[in-house]
Formats: sequence, structure tokens, C-alpha cells
Amino acid sequence: MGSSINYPGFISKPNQRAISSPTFQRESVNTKQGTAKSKLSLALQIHKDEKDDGMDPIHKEEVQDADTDSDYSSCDEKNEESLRDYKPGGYHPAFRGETYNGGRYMLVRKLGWGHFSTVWLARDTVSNAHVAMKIVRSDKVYTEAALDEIKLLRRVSTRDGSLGGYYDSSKHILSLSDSFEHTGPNGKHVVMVFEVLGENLLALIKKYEHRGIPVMYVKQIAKQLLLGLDYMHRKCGVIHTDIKPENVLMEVGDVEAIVKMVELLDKQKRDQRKFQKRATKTAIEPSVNIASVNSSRSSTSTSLERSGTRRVRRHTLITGSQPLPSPISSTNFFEMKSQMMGQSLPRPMPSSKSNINISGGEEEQVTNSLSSLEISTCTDEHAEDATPRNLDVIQIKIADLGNACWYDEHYTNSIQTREYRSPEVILGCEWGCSADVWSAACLIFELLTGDFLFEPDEGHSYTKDDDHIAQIIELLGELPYNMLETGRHSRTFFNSKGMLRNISKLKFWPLKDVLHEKYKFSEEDAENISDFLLPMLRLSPQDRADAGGMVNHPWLEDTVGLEGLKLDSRSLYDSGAGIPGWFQEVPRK
Ligand SMILES: Nc1ncnc2c1ncn2[C@@H]1O[C@H](COP(=O)(O)OP(=O)(O)OP(=O)(O)O)[C@@H](O)[C@H]1O
Repeated sequence: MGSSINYPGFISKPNQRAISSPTFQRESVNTKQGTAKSKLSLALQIHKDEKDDGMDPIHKEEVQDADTDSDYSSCDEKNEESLRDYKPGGYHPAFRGETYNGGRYMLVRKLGWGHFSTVWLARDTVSNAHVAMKIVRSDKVYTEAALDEIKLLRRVSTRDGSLGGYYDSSKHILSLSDSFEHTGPNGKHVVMVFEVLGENLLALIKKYEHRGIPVMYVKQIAKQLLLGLDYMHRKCGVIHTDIKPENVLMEVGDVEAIVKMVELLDKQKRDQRKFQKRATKTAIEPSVNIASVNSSRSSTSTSLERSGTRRVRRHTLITGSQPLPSPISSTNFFEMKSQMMGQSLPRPMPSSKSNINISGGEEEQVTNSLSSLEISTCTDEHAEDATPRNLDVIQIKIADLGNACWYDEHYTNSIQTREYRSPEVILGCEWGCSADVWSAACLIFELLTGDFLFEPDEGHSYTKDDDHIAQIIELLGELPYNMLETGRHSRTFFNSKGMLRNISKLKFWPLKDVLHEKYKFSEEDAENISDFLLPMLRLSPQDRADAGGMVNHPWLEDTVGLEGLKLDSRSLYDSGAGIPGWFQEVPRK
């Protein structure tokens, strides 16, 4: 049976995957394990097995103190890290209010988690600003991987990203500001401190229900992503190896204003809930003798006072992730903003004792910050029209260098998340920086359409890799002969005549036609988009166009905020073969 019959990317309706393939079912979990440095593979496999065994949700205890839960986020407690990984060698049982590095940092809320770490919003008491803190599992393999990650992060965090032009491309890579060790009950943990970002691009894809996000945003993301990769490859000699929507985060604009807004709204919600609870209680106990209520209240409060705490805290370990809302991706952001900007703030009744205690000044300050947020997120230095464009501007940064490596030191050949994996990696050929460009093109297609470019599946007579290669050929044509010759795994997929062993019928469908026929782009748009993507999808890693050159593509000419930005030192469509480590590991000097 030909793979085209089972080719979900082509035969499914645009939003079908959204229903059948929620994030956590994506292969990212698997591929995290697949992409990890070899020394981590075993540990991650164990983790995956644990993760996949359907842990009892009761163990996924609710995380916040009962009176501090806040839900201005996309938090879903079932999707948090496993309680079983809180053990010696595992995650640190972090909690709100915990201090780090001699009291310098204090945890505020959890932003997210990964297989290596939990990530928290923290207040830096020295700068009095907020930071993101990644607290890595304490096992030796995670610690070693984290120390490698820190070296790579230090390299890309050196803000010398001009690359001969006036534009600082390094700003599109998450920067590390500090790192230290923290000892807790589960061991010694490496902690990394970053600037605070918002949600990842998968949140944006989901916001648009997997139907594709507006081209205006895709262009901004694509141009910034290419600038960041160009900086990483040419200036730093670093290969990310895991470019995908989950690893590209959006900026939140004015972090301090957003944190304040989120905190105030959380407080409002809590107060409102308390008020409603009290109101319900009064409504269902109308005839209770007031004296007895008073006495029972006073006895309760006495016992609480005696126990020295306002309210008994639930013993909790896992905290729900609450990424800060990014203006573009989050409906919560608009909801919050409209509340903060003076439209019907959801306050409890004025007579209530639990009325919100926001001083007029404080509220005004946050509201002002929010109005200026829209202006401050606009970095349109090049446009003639300097008026703020509200939320039209989006800023992204490449994050998670946990699987990254050096152009002259590859840690493993098992790189890239399945859907973004390049042909040279599947075939077992030499690879280099150009593998990131392949993944970037897959990501950009996904932003435009909401569907994976390649979504291989296994059938009864062929493997995922067979199907993946077949899909690549169907879209882009036959693989170069020298790749079949040099690929360590080529013989598994191809016979001596260069024909696929396990898949006989192929249905060729060029990218331009896919965009026009399936995704309903006009012929002209389909032509332009395909002209932009195809050089990054060249099958030979050596011939693949480099990120910097593709920044100069006409499709990106009118990118909001980066209109007319060109990298003079790079030529459009040229291969990056001159960049050290472009298509193979360079021997270390
Ligand atoms: N600087 C940041 N600002 C805000 N949130 C962040 C930041 N860094 C990470 N996060 C959040 O924490 C999550 C985990 O981060 P990251 O992917 O770096 O961790 P990891 O343990 O290496 O995970 P992975 O399994 O993906 O390798 C991210 O998906 C994101 O939601």
C-alpha cells in the first residue's frame, strides 16, 4: 500500500489533527527522548515509560494552597510533571515563596515544566525585577546535560549579534543571566536564570484552532526565527537540533506590568470566590442562630490562631503551570486587559469585607503600564509610520537549548523531533547546522496551515521512517544518490536500485499545489510561499539555503516591524555550505 493513502498531513481536514492529536500526544514526548544527548537517552526512556503508564490523576495533587489558586492561565493539572519524579535524583519540590541563591531569588509561580526541569517565575531581589528560573532534576545525567546547556547558553547569550549589520539578531535567542546550584531534599540541582517569556508557538497554533495563523504573524515569526538561527549558526557555532513550535516562545512585552496585572486579577478572583462562598453559605443557612454562627466562627478562628496559621495548607507538591499570557496568543490577555482598562472590573459587592484592596494609585499604575505595553511591544524602527500598531507586533525567541550541540562536537546523531526531522538524519548521513533550517521550514508551514508538513505513521508493512521518507519524496522529489550511498540506514529503506523497499506507490504532490489545492492559498500566494520554503527544504544538507540568506527573501520584505531589513552579507537562495559545520561535524582543533 502506498504511503499516500495513509498520509494524514494531506488527506485530513485542516483542523482534524487538532481534535485527534492534542499536544501531549504529539511525538514530542517520544522525540524528547529521541533527541536527547545519548547519555540521557536511557533516563528519558525510563521517564517516558513512567509518563505513558497512565498515572492516577488523584496523585496529581492540586498544587496551590487552597486559597491561592488562580486560573488566568492555560494550566491543566493533568498535564504537569509526574509526582513519581519527585525523588532523589528527580525534581526539586519547589514552592511559592521559596528562596534561592542566598535569598536573592524568590519563587512566585510556576511557568512550565519539561523532562529536565520545572520552570518558575521568580523575583530577583537585587534588581527587583522578575526572572524565569529553570530548576533541573538532580540526577547526575541531568546535571551534566545542564552544565553543557549552560556552556551553550553562555555562548549565545553573549550579546554581540550584529553580524556586521545594524540589527542585533542575538535578541531572538533566550538569554541566560545567572546559574547556580541549589540543594534540596532530592539532591543538588543546577538552576538557570533567564529573562521571562510567555507562551510557546504551539499555544498560538492552538489559538487559531490549527487552521493556520494570520500570514502577518507568520512572516514576523519566520524572519525573527531565521535571524536567530543565522546568529546561532554563523556567530556561535551552535546547532539547536530541536526547532519546533514548543521551543519558540513569545515575549510578553512589559513583564513587570503583566506580572502585576496577573497578580491583581488572581487576587480579585480569590476575593470574589471567597465572597461567593460566604454568600452561598449565608443563603443555605438563613435560620441559623446568629449567636451560634458567631460562636462557631470565633471558635474556628481561635483554633486557627492557636495553630499559628490563617488557614490549613493542603500538602501539595506539584504546582500547576501558569505561563504569562502573551498579547497575541492569549484570549486571557484580552479578557484581563479589558478588565484592567476600566471596563466592569469583576469586584465583589462594595459592602463586602472581602472587597478588593487595590489602591487607586496601584490600579492606575497597572492600567498605564498596560496602555504603554502596546506601544512598547512595537519595535518598528524602520517603518516610516511610527504610530503604534497595537498588537500587530509579535516578538519571539528561540528557547530550550537542552539538546543543542556545537558545530564541531555533536553529542548524538538522534536529533530532532519526528515531524521536524531532516532526511539526512533519518537516513543516517552527515548533518550540521542546515538540519535546523529544515526544521524551521517545517515549522513555518505548520504556522501557515495548522498542519504538520510531514506527519509519518506506521502501517502493517512499513515503519514511520519508511513513511517519512516516502512523504518527503512525494513532496520534494527523489533523494540525491549520494545520500542513499552514504546514509548508514539507507539500506533499510532502499533496495540496490534506489527504490523504496516497503512502499511501492507514491503520489507526488508539489508544495505549491498542496498550498493552493488543500490549503486554499491563491495561486500567487502559494507560488510565493513555496518559493520561500523550498530552498530550506533542499534534500541535500549541503545545498540547503542558509537562514541568513533566506531573511532576504521578498516574501519577508513587508514583515511588520522588520520592513526592508536585509542581511547584506548573505545572498538569497545561496547554500550555507561556506558556514563551518553546515552539513557535517567539523573536527575539533
Ligand atoms: N524563559 C522562560 N520564560 C517563561 N517560560 C519558560 C521559560 N523557559 C521555559 N519556560 C517554560 O517552561 C517549559 C519547560 O522549559 P524547557 O523546555 O526549557 O525545559 P526542559 O526541562 O528542558 O524541557 P524539555 O522536556 O522540553 O527539554 C517551557 O515549555 C515553557 O513553558
